[in-house]
Amino acid sequence: MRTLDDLDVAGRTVLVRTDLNVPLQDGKITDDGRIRAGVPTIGALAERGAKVVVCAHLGRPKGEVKPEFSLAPVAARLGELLGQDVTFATDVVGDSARAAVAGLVGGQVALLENLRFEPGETSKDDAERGAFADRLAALAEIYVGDGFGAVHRRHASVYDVPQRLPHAAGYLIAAELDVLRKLTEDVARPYAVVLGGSKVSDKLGVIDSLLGKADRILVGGGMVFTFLAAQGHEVGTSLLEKDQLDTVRGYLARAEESGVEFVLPTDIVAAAAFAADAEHEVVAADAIPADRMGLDIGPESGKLFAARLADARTVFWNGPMGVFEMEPYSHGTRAVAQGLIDSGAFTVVGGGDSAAAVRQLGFDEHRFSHISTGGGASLEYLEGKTLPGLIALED
Ligand SMILES: Nc1ncnc2c1ncn2[C@@H]1O[C@H](COP(=O)(O)OP(=O)(O)OP(=O)(O)O)[C@@H](O)[C@H]1O
Ligand SMILES: O=C(O)[C@H](O)COP(=O)(O)O
Repeated sequence: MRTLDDLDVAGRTVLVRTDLNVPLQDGKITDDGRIRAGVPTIGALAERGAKVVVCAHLGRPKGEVKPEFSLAPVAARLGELLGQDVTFATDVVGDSARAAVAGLVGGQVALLENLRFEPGETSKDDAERGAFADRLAALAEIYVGDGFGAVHRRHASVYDVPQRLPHAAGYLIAAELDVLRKLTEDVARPYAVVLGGSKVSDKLGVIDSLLGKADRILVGGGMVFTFLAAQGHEVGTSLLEKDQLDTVRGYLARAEESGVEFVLPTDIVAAAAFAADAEHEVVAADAIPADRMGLDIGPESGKLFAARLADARTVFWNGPMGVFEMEPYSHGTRAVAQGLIDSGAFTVVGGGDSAAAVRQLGFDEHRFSHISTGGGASLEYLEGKTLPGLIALED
């Protein structure tokens, strides 16, 4: 894989795919970690005289223009971090984008509107995706892939565009791979993996391969309810992947056969609604009332998880233990973050919201060995899967 140091970029138009998928609340960025992580590559290209065209996605607007998913606030923050104006194009490959690119001189930066406003970006149809990739590639002469958090997506800007332009990997991708590679080689054991978050259908499958790699799998967050339901328990109105119950039963059985320890919460914070001020209480994990939703692991589980991390030598964590954005449901995530720190293990926290959670809950990032911008991307890398965004960057 070439890196951007191998490219001659002065005066040339360089399209950079970055992962700027940051959490927003009421239009305000609540954690700018992913923007900061993109700055070294964007800044270096600008410094070397490239006309830098940044592209990225935000959320899942599903091919429609939805103002609440606009990258406009991100353009402003990117400009502050770079210390220079960032021209914002109000479309992806239309008149505004073409004008923004045409107006750049060497050293200047533009950001295109959310790639996922275009149906071609995420289309499963190769021809539709390819047609959009043609239009995106036409904006630039060179492509730099730096959106590590999205390399597991076979999307036009990640997979198809680099096949149409001379390309290289940015500094973030190189740095992430340097650390994550260590988790695929000689891991110090016990190796514990903590899974949570809300992208349950996306991420349950990772357990299949983790059963052959990890010594312990701790499950919290929205992922836990499919496990509790698989064990025959009521989960109320909590997140549930009904069609995965048999798969999960299979995981539990295989874990028992192979000596991998599954750690599931013993208590849950169950709320009357998805709201910070909703009535809520701690209930036993096998006694969630039918009209309640589980929004955090309970205090006993927080202690249990920390105890099962205490003697680990390697820990990978993706997915908050609860809806940490709301204070009453943030305690499980806090307990696990503290558990990682206290373990003294080699600790990697991966994922947009997971990284945001540790920062927002006041933890010093430096107390973890690595904070990765990739959640699903890191998991798929650890699974040993072929990642479209990495394959496409190979020569
Ligand atoms: N019990 C729960 N019910 C509903 N949502 C939950 C629950 N527990 C955690 N969450 C939510 O999960 C979200 C994060 O999940 P997600 O899988 O996106 O993690 P991530 O670290 O951002 O990884 P990635 O980078 O792959 O997106 C948070 O916004 C949090 O509120
Ligand atoms: O948040 C992430 O993990 C990346 O930005 C990818 O987002 P996605 O899961 O919506 O593809």
